[in-house]
Amino acid sequence: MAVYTDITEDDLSRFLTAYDAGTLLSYKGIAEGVENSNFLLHTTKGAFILTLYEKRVDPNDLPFFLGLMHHLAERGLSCPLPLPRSDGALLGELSGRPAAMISFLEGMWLRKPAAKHCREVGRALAEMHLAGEGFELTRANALSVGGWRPLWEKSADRADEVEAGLQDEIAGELAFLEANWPKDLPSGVIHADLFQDNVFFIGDTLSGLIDFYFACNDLLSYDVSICLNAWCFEKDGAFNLTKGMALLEGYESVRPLSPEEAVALPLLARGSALRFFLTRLYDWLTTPPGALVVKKDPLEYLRKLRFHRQIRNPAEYGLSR
Ligand SMILES: Nc1ncnc2c1ncn2[C@@H]1O[C@H](COP(=O)(O)OP(=O)(O)O)[C@@H](O)[C@H]1O
Ligand SMILES: N[C@@H](CCOP(=O)(O)O)C(=O)O
Repeated sequence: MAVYTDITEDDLSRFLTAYDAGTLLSYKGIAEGVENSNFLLHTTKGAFILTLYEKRVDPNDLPFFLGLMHHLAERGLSCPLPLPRSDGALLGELSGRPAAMISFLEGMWLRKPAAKHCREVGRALAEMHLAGEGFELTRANALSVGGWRPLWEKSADRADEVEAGLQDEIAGELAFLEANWPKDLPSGVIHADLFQDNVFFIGDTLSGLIDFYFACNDLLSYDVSICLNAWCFEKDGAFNLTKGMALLEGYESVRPLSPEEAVALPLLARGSALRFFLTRLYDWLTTPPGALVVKKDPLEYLRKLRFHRQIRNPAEYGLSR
């Protein structure tokens, strides 16, 4: 249950008067999600999502996130649309937090995706990358290689509580990635968090992408590596080559990877595994007992990081050439 900030019915009804969203019939906190407080609203005009933005979202970034969703939807991508307030603003305040009303997207996320779903995700990711061209705002990726050391330093002293030897292993990994991180690859607007719970399907048809709150400008192939990690490993930790092949084929059916991007994939996948390991490790060590959030296992991403260390050729991910 990711609800960090609760809301009262009176405050919510007052908040809704600034929108053309009808009057409140019911509302409830949404169990899923990690970063923000999300509520499902039913009003006389339908269903909506209310998001209260929490600690990891900088309010100054919200115009980028909300504007990007509008930009992508205008270019045909199926993603939520922020509702404008009567004064045209997309952002309000509720219970002391920045808050936005978002259109409700039909569909559900897949707990056990198959290769065919990975193919659709690859295609949708590439379509998002192309649709992001021309978006006038920019946002640096606070969680790319330049952000990993400050994040690591918040947890390093306690890392060995999670697994013995972790402090030395991650310090070495971080130094290697900082020294070898690719620079001159194609970049653009990336989602940066396209995990299974952020992609909706209706049956076997992909119905939309949500949760653009890590979106930023970075290497497009880095976003591909995030999806390889999020979609192509089985629960036992094994990499599923069939899923990798499908995801990459789906992506390349819309936007082929350059030879340089293909060669960089193992390094990018190590980096994106480290990124999610670091945020999960921090949350694992600092989320107070009883917090209404599901903590995600950092060791899942440590295992993925170790897997990518021994990859020498992108063909081992199923990339065909
Ligand atoms: N536009 C939407 N339409 C339908 N459900 C949504 C929408 N946005 C969020 N949700 C629901 O809320 C959950 C948490 O949203 P998400 O954006 O992933 O959380 P966070 O803001 O913490 O990143 C999602 O898993 C989904 O169930
Ligand atoms: N996807 C990240 C956590 C962020 O979750 P979100 O629900 O806020 O998008 C992970 O799995 O570590």
